[in-house]
Amino acid sequence: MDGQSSPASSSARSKPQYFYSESVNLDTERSKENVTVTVRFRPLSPREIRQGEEIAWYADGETIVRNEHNPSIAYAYDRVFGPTTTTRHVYDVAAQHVVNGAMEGINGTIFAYGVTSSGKTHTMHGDQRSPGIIPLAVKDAFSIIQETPNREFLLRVSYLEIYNEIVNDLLNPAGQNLRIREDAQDTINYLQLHDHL
Ligand SMILES: Nc1ncnc2c1ncn2[C@@H]1O[C@H](COP(=O)(O)OP(=O)(O)OP(=O)(O)O)[C@@H](O)[C@H]1O
Repeated sequence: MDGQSSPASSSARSKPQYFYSESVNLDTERSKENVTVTVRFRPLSPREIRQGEEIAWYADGETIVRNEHNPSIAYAYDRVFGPTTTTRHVYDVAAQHVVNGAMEGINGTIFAYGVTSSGKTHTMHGDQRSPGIIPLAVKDAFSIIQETPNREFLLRVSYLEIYNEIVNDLLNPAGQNLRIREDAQDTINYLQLHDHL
């Protein structure tokens, strides 16, 4: 996720996932990828409009981010959502299949990345009017459990904050500054927070 003033691809630190080229069939290439990168633009806030901020990057179609001032500078992603897209739509297109996969036993991660105020909380948490990816995923997980009475499910939930390299458990006030260790028994080496388990 990212704000329109600073798409992930424009930062000097994070290289673009794919540089757009008319001659390459990116759809075919991307379908083989296990990791997909999606960009969501948020609209300018009223304060940004008052301050005369301008949009520097925009969504050109469903996969391209293009520079407003120099349209020949463009980056391609797996999916790009413009500022009028709803969180529900972002979820349906970019996240729901990960939830469905997880319910079938395929590990998956959905995470939001972006500069401050780019819309991570809005997208992941949301509010009553526009629930985010997390509540939508939990709702789907419970629906799938309900629709599959012949299988037993174990659902575990952690809610963690990583801030300035410090990991805190948001569900357990005692679980602050947790250490992260690798679980050697897990073949895919997932990171587990042992301190509170
Ligand atoms: N798609 C959107 N449509 C409308 N408003 C949005 C959208 N995305 C974000 N906003 C608004 O922009 C502001 C900043 O968004 P948000 O708090 O989600 O950013 P953040 O990335 O979580 O920031 P931080 O890293 O500082 O916590 C909020 O007021 C939020 O309501």
